[in-house]
Amino acid sequence: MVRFTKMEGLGNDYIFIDNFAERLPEEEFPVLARAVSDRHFGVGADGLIVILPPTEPGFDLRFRMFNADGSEGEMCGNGMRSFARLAFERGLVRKTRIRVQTLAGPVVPEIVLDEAGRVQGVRVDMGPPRLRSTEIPLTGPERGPVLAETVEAAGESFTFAAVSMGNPHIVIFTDADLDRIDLAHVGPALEHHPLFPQRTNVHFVRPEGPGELRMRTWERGSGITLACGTGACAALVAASLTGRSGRTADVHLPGGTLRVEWAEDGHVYQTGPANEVCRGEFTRDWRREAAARS
Ligand SMILES: N[C@H](CCC[C@H](N)C(=O)O)C(=O)O
Repeated sequence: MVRFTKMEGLGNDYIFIDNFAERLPEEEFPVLARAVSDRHFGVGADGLIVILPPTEPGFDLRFRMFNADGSEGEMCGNGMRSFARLAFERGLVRKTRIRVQTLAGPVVPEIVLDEAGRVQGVRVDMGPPRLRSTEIPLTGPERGPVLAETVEAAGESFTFAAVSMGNPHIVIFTDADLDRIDLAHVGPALEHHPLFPQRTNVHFVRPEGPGELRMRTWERGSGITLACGTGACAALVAASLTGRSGRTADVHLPGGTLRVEWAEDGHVYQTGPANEVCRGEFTRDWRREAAARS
């Protein structure tokens, strides 16, 4: 039995495990992520996020995130807002500015409280974007920033910008109606394209003014999601570098709107909601079932 809390940020929903309490061996997380994320045979979510003690000095907590297919993502922007709110409200930290150790490097969420001391939202310092081809990563000669490269996939040609927020993103700008894009078809073809040796998250973005972007996402390892925080940060950076937006924008995703700014300190900040959905106990015999499948 594993105790969990389900949280969502702009409809990007994750199952959270407090590993201070559950003390699960870390090698079990990919199998558990697949089991709990399944929307019919599990709890249902875009993935699993684990709250852990840091392994390096100077951090309050460590963050690990696993997609619905069990693959590990280096960072998760919507998930980090939920992570911070949960850690604060459960007393795992007693401050509103939290230094978190992640595979993408240090990330610093700040809880925003209202005058009654209730959590209004979370503003996250996501660190700097990475723009060299080797940092995304992309195959081929070291180059960058990659702002308008073309790739053939699903019988079509796509021109993309590539930005890493510690995890890989391609941003495809379009004036088309985003709802008419066959994401379920083109998404996986791009995610698994050999140009992306670590696969990639895929975003179609329609600029709607100097401070307005609209986007839809196919996530590496999770498929279509209602929002992608790191993706929204990547989209803002790409839009700013290509003159399609300023350095601050409201990014409109199917699950809601995220405020993103690429500040003068070179870091990207995203601000938005994070909400608890439910708490429960995962009682399925997931270890035996996984062993039987292998
Ligand atoms: N939903 C997450 C992104 C997860 C990215 C993950 N799919 C990956 O493998 O990088 C976010 O809000 O940033």
